[in-house]
Amino acid sequence: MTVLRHGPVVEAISWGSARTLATGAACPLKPASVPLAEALGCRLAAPLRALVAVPGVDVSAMDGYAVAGPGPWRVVGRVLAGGACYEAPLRAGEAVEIATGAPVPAGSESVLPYERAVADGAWVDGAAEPGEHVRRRGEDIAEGAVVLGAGAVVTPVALGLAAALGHDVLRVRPRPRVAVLVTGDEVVHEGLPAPGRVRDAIGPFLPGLVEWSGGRVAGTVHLPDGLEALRAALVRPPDGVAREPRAADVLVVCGASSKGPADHLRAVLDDLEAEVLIDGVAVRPGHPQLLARLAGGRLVVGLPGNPYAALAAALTLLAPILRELAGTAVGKETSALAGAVRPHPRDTRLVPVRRSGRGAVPVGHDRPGSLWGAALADALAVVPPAWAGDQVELIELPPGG
Ligand SMILES: Nc1nc2c(c(=O)[nH]1)N[C@H]1C(S)=C(S)[C@@H](COP(=O)(O)OP(=O)(O)OC[C@H]3O[C@@H](n4cnc5c(N)ncnc54)[C@H](O)[C@@H]3O)O[C@H]1N2
Ligand code: MOO
Repeated sequence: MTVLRHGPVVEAISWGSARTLATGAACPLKPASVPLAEALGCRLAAPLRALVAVPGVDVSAMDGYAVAGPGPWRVVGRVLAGGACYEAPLRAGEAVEIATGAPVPAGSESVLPYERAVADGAWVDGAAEPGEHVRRRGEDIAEGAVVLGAGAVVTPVALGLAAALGHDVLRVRPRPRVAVLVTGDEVVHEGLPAPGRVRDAIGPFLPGLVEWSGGRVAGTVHLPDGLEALRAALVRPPDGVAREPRAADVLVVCGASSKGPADHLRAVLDDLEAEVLIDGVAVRPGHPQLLARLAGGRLVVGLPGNPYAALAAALTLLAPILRELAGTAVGKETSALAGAVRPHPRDTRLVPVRRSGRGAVPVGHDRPGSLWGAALADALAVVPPAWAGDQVELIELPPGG
């Protein structure tokens, strides 16, 4: 519950200024070498080079016979993929039975596929074109070649390529780590909500949103209302969230951002002598959002407790911060609005929409306490104060939203 408490009136900054300030508050993280699986979605901090040639040696492109000279050929050996190589050079009139991908013996001129081979005991014959079906060393990728430049995003395919080229770790801008603190005595984490008991709807959407913005949730803890618990968690995020020094680059506090007796975030930040960069944004929903920097440099993002307001705030402050830290900034998208929207006289409105050929269609169901509209939508339309134009900015929602 939030009750009115009198205090100095702080002017909320505009939505656009809040985004600019949030982006400016984050410095891209230093490059790090991370295991392949952790590099997915990161940006390469150095060019990706081929540590080996592809293929590494001359190999067969077909199952059949590696042959030298004109046929018929006497079959002198057998090389299976992964099996021992045929070490002796192949002489004219000789053949080695060979599997696709297996190294061809030195002296091989071509590979005769099984389909074109006529085998007779120790002999084989058929029409083999010189050079056919042999993949020469470095034919696909030369050793040392730059295959992806610095700054390229590590896609699933890039991971496969990196593995093929012998990499176990990649030099990337690492994913910023986020520790989530969900506050509220009334907030429960399983089962049915009940009078005075509300299911946490923010903790479950943050990992996907954070991942999609280039970060990773290092851990989520649930805190009771109370100044001390919040203070302790901000000073030293609880075990499981932050054991290593760089375990959390950003702390996200859910709830506790408004003006009620249980809303301690400001008091705790004051107490910790944090630098409050943003205290309230002129946006609906999501007005009571907050950005601060702790003495050690960690950023704290305060999200309102109402779930749709929290989503709006996460997309306003958290997502741009994570993109900046990870170096994965995205371009601006604009669209016409295909439906009536009532602008607010002073605040920006974030309206859930679905993109269509006609423009962005408002989907409704956009009350601050409900994620229904946002779950139907694929973007939020940014409707400026007193807007009367045609085009609006769209901020994308994580796919599947
Ligand atoms: N006097 C004022 N009261 C309020 C103001 C204001 O400016 N002055 N702003 C209102 C707005 S706008 C919002 S949004 C909320 C934000 O409040 P808090 O961030 O302090 O959050 P709570 O008061 O704890 O909770 C608000 C609401 O959300 C529910 N909640 C909290 N956490 C969760 C969660 N993890 N998952 C789902 N729902 C959650 C909570 O039960 C309350 O119903 O303040 C207004 N009041
Ligand atoms: O931040 Mo609040 O109720 O505007 O949604």
